[in-house]
Amino acid sequence: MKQVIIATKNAGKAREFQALLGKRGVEVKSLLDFPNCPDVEETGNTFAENAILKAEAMARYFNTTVIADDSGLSIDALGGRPGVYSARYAGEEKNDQKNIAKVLSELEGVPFAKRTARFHCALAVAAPGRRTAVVEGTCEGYIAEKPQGENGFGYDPIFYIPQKGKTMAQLSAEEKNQISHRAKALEKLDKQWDEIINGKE
Ligand SMILES: O=P(O)(O)OP(=O)(O)OP(=O)(O)OC[C@H]1O[C@@H](n2cnc3c(O)ncnc32)[C@H](O)[C@@H]1O
Ligand SMILES: [Mg+2]
Repeated sequence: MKQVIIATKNAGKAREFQALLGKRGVEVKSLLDFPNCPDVEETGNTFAENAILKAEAMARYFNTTVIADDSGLSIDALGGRPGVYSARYAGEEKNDQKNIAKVLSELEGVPFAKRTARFHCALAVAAPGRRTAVVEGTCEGYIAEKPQGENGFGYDPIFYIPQKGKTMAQLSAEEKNQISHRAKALEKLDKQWDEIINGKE
């Protein structure tokens, strides 16, 4: 089976890539399969910059094609925060519960209609000796008043999708993978897929 490395240490993301790329006949390895690989500092100002940093560092490390995902939540009433700081919004430990609690407390008293937000995903494809490609995808919704649902990861329990009448964490994995920012970004790589895999050796 064709194989690709996704430069993430986030188990939730890795699971989604396994499902999304499995459908396309591609087997996914994540950095969780390589416990000794170095950490890459996310010093960029945009999702795209951070995705490029992670993908290029890992393409050099593995000397092969690597895809990285930098993603997060932008909330209009908070001027776009947590944005690129989504993972460490409540501190360096990257605690999903604390991040959610911080967002909910900052939005206290903000009415539903003004709680608009979007998930954003930037994917960078890097390979030794090739120009790095970037694609992006978004998913629109509202920040709920309280967490609901057990599926997904990160901010999913507070991300309400009006068309579904549910939070992202109340959707099944298959339902999330039809509408998510990650799915939308990946669709944009579909025309390049053969090239991505074949540029791998
Ligand atoms: O950098 P890697 O190793 O990939 O893992 P990470 O968890 O640090 O990932 P990011 O730097 O991209 O930060 C993404 C943040 O946004 C959140 N996030 C990203 N995609 C999400 C999704 O589909 N659902 C809910 N939260 C998401 C996630 O929980 C993190 O807090
Ligand atoms: Mg990260």
